[in-house]
Amino acid sequence: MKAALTFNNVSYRYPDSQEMALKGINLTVTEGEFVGIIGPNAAGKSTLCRAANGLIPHSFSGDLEGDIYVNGINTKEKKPAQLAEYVGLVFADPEAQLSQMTVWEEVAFGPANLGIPREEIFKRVDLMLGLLKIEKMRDRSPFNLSGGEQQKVAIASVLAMEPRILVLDEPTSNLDPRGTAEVFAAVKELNKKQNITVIMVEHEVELLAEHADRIIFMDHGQILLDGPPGEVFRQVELIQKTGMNIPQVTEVAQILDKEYGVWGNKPYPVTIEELYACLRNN
Ligand SMILES: Nc1ncnc2c1ncn2[C@@H]1O[C@H](COP(=O)(O)OP(=O)(O)OP(=O)(O)O)[C@@H](O)[C@H]1O
Repeated sequence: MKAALTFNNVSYRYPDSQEMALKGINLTVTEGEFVGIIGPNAAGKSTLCRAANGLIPHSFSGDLEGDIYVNGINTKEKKPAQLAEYVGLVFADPEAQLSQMTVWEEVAFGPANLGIPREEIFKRVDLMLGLLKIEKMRDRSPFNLSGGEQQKVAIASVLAMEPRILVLDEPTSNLDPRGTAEVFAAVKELNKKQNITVIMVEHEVELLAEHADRIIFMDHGQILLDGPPGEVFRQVELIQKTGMNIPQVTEVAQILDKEYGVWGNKPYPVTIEELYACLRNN
């Protein structure tokens, strides 16, 4: 399977910083994967996102070692504006990403900057508004929308540049449960129906466990765990030691496992459906 994003032994230190923010990161994300990234504060999650779309090293100086490839292109060789055709980055604060008068203009802004012909821009904007289910808001000001709607506009704007990789850095941290559910549903659909590779930093572990194919757990600039949710969340002690939560279902599974040895070496369930299925078969 084709690699969408590769980190080859990547270490990075911000300018004027003593600490390395990333230490020896080796990572390959395959096309079409949905990867969730978790970890405590200062683990290096946002830094990893910035390195994935070329902001590091192009907009942040500092010391970068190793190489990052997006769609086979070394990020050192292209500016973030050019890399935006391959990888899109969405941040936590939806309002800070918006600048235009209407939702339509917001989504058209990126491709217009890339010099895409007018007809093609019209086609892309329609497609993206449809994909994110925000067609009805096309003439509204993006600043008068709910947080969840704004975040969907931000995602549509990034996708209008047709990247095959979407990196989201805590996209739901300013949203209420409904906005969070909307963003997760939209991202999941893009991943499953359009085969867009998703890398999502997220503290909502329950939702991440349910949607992601693979979870990466980072701490102190390193990847400590990397695997399917049921395997990564099995490492309850390691994750909880850093102050992080694991899905509640997984905590129940751990208690049952200690009492009755239900799971042996098998991955723990991470959703209620998985827990129910396991219990019914035992
Ligand atoms: N612009 C910057 N300049 C200098 N140091 C920075 C900068 N941004 C982050 N750092 C440092 O790099 C390390 C990793 O930070 P990063 O923001 O990547 O962590 P994070 O896992 O995203 O944390 P959080 O969950 O708190 O957002 C931290 O020690 C942080 O202080």
